[in-house]
Amino acid sequence: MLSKEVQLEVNKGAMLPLMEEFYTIQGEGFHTGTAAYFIRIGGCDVGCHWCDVKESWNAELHPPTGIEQIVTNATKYSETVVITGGEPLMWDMSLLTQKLKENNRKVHIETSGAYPLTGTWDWICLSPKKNKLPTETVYDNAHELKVIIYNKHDFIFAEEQAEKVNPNAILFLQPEWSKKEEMTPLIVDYVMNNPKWRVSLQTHKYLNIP
Ligand SMILES: C[S@@+](CC[C@H](N)C(=O)[O-])C[C@H]1O[C@@H](n2cnc3c(N)ncnc32)[C@H](O)[C@@H]1O
Ligand SMILES: Nc1nc2[nH]cc(C(=O)O)c2c(=O)[nH]1
Ligand code: SF4
Ligand SMILES: [Mg+2]
Repeated sequence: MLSKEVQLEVNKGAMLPLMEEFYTIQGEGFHTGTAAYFIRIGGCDVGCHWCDVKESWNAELHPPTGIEQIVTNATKYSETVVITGGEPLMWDMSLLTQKLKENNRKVHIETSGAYPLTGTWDWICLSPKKNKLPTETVYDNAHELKVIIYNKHDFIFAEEQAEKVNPNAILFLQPEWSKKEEMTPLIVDYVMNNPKWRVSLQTHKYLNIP
């Protein structure tokens, strides 16, 4: 149990359950191959059975950390900061992103969109999930749509999501890691037949970096 004071700070987004931070190369999506400092915030209730960071789900396992400390660490490393999780939009992202912008960072988010959008973002990567569909605010503001392909039905889901996202969003299909041998060839064919889509791979996993 958090003390009342800490809980109040978390509620307003002045403290956040920090799981890990690391400087690496963005492995996925539009900004693949570019250096970025990742901040992983704990807590997610979406429950994707193939999630590659299940350790993030229980927010209580990750210590509430002041955003000043998070920003101080981040600004030592990189012009670009990626906020991920867990599901970062479970928390109020306004103060954290405001502070990062005051420090002249480019601020990106990786989100399922399952909660309403908070914060000021230079880039929003929406990766929608069937279990808990995105909110309108995230569909309307996403810069990229990155749909995970675990089975053939996911191509239908991807087209449904492309209908809902704003028309400027760049569209990506990314194989679920454990099914990549089976799904990557299907994605390649799909993109050649439907060139509004692009392929996204989890390149950091091939590079053996975080
Ligand atoms: C771990 S999630 C955290 C951010 C947010 N909860 C979300 O799902 O967008 C970061 C990205 O990894 C993707 N991802 C998670 N597990 C994956 C897996 N096994 N294979 C491929 N992509 C995966 C998610 O879809 C998302 O785009
Ligand atoms: N290198 C690297 N790129 C990533 N892009 C999105 C990631 C995430 O987990 O949100 C991720 C990650 O965990 N590592
Ligand atoms: S929404 Fe993101 S963090 Fe949550 S279970 Fe799904 S992939 Fe994992
Ligand atoms: Mg990851």
